[in-house]
Amino acid sequence: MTREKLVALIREKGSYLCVGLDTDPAKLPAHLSGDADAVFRFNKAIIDATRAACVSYKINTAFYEALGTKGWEVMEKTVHYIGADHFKIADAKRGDIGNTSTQYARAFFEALPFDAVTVAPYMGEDSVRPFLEYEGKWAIVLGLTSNKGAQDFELQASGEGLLYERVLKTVSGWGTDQNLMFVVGATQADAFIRIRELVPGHFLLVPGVGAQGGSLEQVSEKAMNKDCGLLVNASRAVIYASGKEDFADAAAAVAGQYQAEMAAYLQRFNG
Ligand SMILES: O=c1ccn([C@@H]2O[C@H](COP(=O)(O)O)[C@@H](O)[C@H]2O)c(=O)[nH]1
Repeated sequence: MTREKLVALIREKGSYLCVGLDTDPAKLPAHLSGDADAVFRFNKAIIDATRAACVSYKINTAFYEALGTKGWEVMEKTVHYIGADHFKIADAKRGDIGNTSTQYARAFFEALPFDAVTVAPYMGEDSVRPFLEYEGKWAIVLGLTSNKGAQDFELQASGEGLLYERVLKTVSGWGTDQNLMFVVGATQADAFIRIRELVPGHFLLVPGVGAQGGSLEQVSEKAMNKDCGLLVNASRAVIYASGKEDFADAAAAVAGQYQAEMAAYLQRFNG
């Protein structure tokens, strides 16, 4: 999906919500049996219930890889079921020597119809570049993550600044704001102003609202740019809004609430 189409979707829906399909068979409502087919039935119901409120879905591949071959099949069925009108992210955190990253890019962009893959930048330019070579596809590179461990490396001094600042500066030179985004955790609100100084035009994928406690308002106020420039992810807060038979209605209600807040922030912070 091109940036132009993504921005148009955000404007049309008044939403920059990305629903995370981190589906764990152990957390399914009791009336769905906990096998891989049940995971697909659950995903389908969540997608049907939330598609009007969001512009994107993020599939964290770990939850599917953990189920073996069947899990990969469910992921494939799920990404096809989402369809062309949502921005589809494989949260796979890949990246390897160029020859191997090329195969990862083929896996997610050719064998599967994802629009974007999350990529770890630790191995440098040749590990990221293969994900940037597809028209209308995106690499979403880890910048400043939402977890406590961000302190271990990302927030440590490196040269004149912090390591994550160096990553944003360097990696932004490898692609453009049409094929490269960055992951920045909603829990890192203090860093958003600095991040926008470094990458004013890029989209940011922002996980960490909902279950991790990040503030949607703070993220929106500090990091929205003229094209919105944000995809804010919520996984558990939406998909497990109810653990009972009404799980899809409950997910629709939470997603709708996020959409309403986002529509207001688009007015307030983005004109
Ligand atoms: O810095 C990061 C990078 C990725 N994630 C992923 O986003 C979702 C968040 O799930 P919630 O249930 O909304 O907390 C999950 O897939 C993480 O692996 C992140 O949280 N932080």
